[in-house]
Amino acid sequence: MNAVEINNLTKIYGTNYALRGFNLDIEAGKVYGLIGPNGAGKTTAMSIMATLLAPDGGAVSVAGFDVLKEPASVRRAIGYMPDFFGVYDGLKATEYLEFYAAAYRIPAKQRPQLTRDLLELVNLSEKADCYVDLLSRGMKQRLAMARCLVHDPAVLILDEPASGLDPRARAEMKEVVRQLKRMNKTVLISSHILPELAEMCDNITILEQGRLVANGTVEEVTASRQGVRVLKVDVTDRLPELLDFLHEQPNIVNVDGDPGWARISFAGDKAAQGKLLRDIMEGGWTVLEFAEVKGNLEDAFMAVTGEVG
Ligand SMILES: Nc1ncnc2c1ncn2[C@@H]1O[C@H](COP(=O)(O)OP(=O)(O)OP(=O)(O)O)[C@@H](O)[C@H]1O
Repeated sequence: MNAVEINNLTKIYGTNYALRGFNLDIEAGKVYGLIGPNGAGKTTAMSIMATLLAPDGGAVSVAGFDVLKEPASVRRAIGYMPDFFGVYDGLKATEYLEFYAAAYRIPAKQRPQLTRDLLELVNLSEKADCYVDLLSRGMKQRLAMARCLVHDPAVLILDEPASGLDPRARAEMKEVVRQLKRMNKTVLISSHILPELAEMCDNITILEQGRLVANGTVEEVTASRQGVRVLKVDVTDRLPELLDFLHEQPNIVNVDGDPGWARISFAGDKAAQGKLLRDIMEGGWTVLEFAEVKGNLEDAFMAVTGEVG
């Protein structure tokens, strides 16, 4: 069964298409990663799923309920964590969760135990009496996840829950997501931190300019590069000129520069690859390394998104 079904979803701001015919089915009980560059439409898609924004075309159902026709049922079925955390002056962690439990009409006598369970789930039991505004960013993010769970929703929609977190806080966040999966929740999680998503997601969806450009397991998305290989070129000097030169060459899907070396998404065959190396050397660059980079999710992302537009 699909927990979420998105069909031909379109959202237009003025003349700008934030989503243009986006399709995605999310299987119940799975963790889905939604990846895309800034402005791809991730937040827009998640806001529509959360019934906070109306689509301009297409249909979305969550837990079998239509977001336009049955928004109250959708809201009961989802926990939505936006990409910002509000200000809660003078509220302790426990009070914060009890407040939301009351908002969801959880009976008063059940709230203390529920709050304790949720704080334990997100590993914040020790912070129960701390003021929310004094918690670290990572702790606030985990508290926000606990808040999403007060009404025991089947589907969690988490918009960039790991943004701005240090590696340790990200690891703790990942552990909470794993725990949600063990609880058989369906999770949709957006992020720019690609390798991290690869570890915790059953499925990766890449969104670019409001369209789905890749969807499947990490392996499938990596393989869907359709003959696009990632090459690393390390040169002694004149890297900016090399990047300009590469942009002009055939079979180049995308070029990306790091200090000292270039990364190329290359669609040509081995002979074309050999010619490219020769042309670089004939252009006067001293090449220290010219090699294919083993595919990973980040490379797939660079290659796939480079093909659009
Ligand atoms: N309220 C709005 N009014 C006008 N344009 C908007 C509005 N919200 C989003 N957009 C535009 O819609 C497009 C998609 O934005 P969205 O925030 O959904 O992308 P995103 O993938 O979440 O980006 P980011 O990773 O930067 O958060 C962008 O071009 C953005 O400028």
